[in-house]
Amino acid sequence: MEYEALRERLRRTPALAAPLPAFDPRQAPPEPGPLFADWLTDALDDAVPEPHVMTLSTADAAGRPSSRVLMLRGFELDAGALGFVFASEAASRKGRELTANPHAALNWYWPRHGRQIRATGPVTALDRQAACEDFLGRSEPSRAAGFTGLMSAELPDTDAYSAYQRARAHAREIVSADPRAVPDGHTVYVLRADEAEFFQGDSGPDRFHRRLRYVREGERWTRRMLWP
Ligand SMILES: Cc1cc2nc3c(=O)[nH]c(=O)nc-3n(C[C@H](O)[C@H](O)[C@H](O)COP(=O)(O)O)c2cc1C
Repeated sequence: MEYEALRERLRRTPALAAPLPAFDPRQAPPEPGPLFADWLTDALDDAVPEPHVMTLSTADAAGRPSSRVLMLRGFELDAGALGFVFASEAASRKGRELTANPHAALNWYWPRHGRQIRATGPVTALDRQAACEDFLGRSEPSRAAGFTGLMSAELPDTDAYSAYQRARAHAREIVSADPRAVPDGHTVYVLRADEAEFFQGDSGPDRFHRRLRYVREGERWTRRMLWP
């Protein structure tokens, strides 16, 4: 009972409430890349908060899933392909899961536009040169963060905070002694979509949401609307 007021607030919190853009799937491009680029441009133009933050879902060898948010670092739209680039530590939970099961899903939700995009596909780790370019393009504090501890490993039970501070101080020394230093596990990944879906919410009384799914078959994309 103690949380009833909070549950009530939860039930009353609206979603897809704002005036939302129109989207006619019949006018959508034959491939998903240009539509992703259009929607991302709209999000940046309209100052949708952090549109480059996306949820990455991976699964371990037994199929048990896990999710976390990451930055979209770039995208590939060559020859009809649609690839999403992100960077992380290979020894992290997601890195280990991607080694065991190199298939993943990405998801974006841009509330101001009532838009959701999801993509699934195989994930490839790029070469060391890509990792170095990505890491060395970061600010010094961000590089020091990359050398602090080992992502997803447990901190010691006692004194966790000071262990963290010591590790950060050591990381700062590494980065200032060698500005070209790159952690061994820093890795750039690309998820090359074999499926991409675009959801446009409708805030009108009919809630006439639209879903358009693209599926890649060989070199071609097919697209179909889905019931919302
Ligand atoms: C806004 C935001 C952006 C993030 N961007 C990244 C990122 O680009 N790469 C990354 O490895 N972790 C990023 N993180 C941290 C991850 O969400 C996650 O905590 C970390 O990668 C460990 O995940 P794992 O244990 O599932 O491997 C970000 C977190 C937030 C809140």
